[in-house]
Amino acid sequence: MADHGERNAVAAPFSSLAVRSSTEWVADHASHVSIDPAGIAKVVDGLHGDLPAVSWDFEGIHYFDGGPLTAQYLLVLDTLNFCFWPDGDLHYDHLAAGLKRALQRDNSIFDAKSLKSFTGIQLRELLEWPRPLPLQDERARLLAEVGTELERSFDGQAVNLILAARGSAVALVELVAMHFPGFRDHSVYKGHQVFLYKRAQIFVADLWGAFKGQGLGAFADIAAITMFADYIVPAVLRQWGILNYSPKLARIVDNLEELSSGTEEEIEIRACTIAAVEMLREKLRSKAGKEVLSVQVDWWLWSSGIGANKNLRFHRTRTLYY
Ligand SMILES: Nc1nc2c(c(CN[C@H]3C=C[C@H](O)[C@@H]3O)cn2[C@@H]2O[C@H](COP(=O)(O)O)[C@@H](O)[C@H]2O)c(=O)[nH]1
Repeated sequence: MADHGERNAVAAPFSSLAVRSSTEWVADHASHVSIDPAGIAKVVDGLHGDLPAVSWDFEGIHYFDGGPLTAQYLLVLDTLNFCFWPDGDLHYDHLAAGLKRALQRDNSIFDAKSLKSFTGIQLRELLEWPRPLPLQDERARLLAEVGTELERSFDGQAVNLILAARGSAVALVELVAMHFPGFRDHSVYKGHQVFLYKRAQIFVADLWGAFKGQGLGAFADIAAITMFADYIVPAVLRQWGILNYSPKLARIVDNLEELSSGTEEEIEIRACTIAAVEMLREKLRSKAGKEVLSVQVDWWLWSSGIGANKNLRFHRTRTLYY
């Protein structure tokens, strides 16, 4: 693994640095989604004092024991952290809490060799979900991919993957994207490759949040991580007047119609969300006169979206990336 101190000028192949530049390019060429700087200014002006601090595990739903098993849990969690919406009752907290209960029942359940043999039905039973999970068999396939590669390259342990990044968030995103194809969240937009890397980046942020920036969560370059392009935050930004959709796209989203993965509209929603949050972060930083992390802005926006916000209209894409 090249020493990242010698990183060449061009972003490394899987670099999360390419997330910012490639999503900015989309925002500059978008035709279905636009970012409203006046909307950003209004939100920033409406904030009195610091950004509301959202603690990582504010709902107390995650497994945490301060050691390698927590790293294994978080890698499994973020391998499965996508596409809950087809089942209106299923949400992220069911996944986080379900995996925690399973680990408390059997602390070897997420060993690499057991990850390799999960079936979709076994995953559903493990989470005690009353019906098939959305994309259930894909979820099992992704677990097998992680188990196989952990065994082949990291002696079966997520902690070895994390240690290989030597305290760099960017290096860990690159390692995750390099070793696990299911995390390689990218698209081709008007002939340009666009990197979103939602689950690879949220894995780093979850480590940083769970371990409070210490030990396995210590990342000197955590500021390099962008927000996580999911389906809740875009809807919050649109509700707050920061993102605007074309009439055609607005009709699709407001009528709860599905939007296919890889369409210009889907890529523009995700890329403009990342670009808008970077602009919002910049405004917050200059107003506060101190560093503001995209991760912190993300958790604030996301927790604002999942609350009692029942009229939140998010886009519906059937995908394993977010
Ligand atoms: N941008 C962003 N997206 C996030 C999260 C999280 C959870 N993060 C934990 C870490 C810190 C927080 O305090 C949380 O405890 C899940 N998601 C995404 O949302 C969607 C699920 O929505 P719903 O169906 O309503 O549960 C789905 O795409 C899921 O991948 C986040 O933080 N940021």
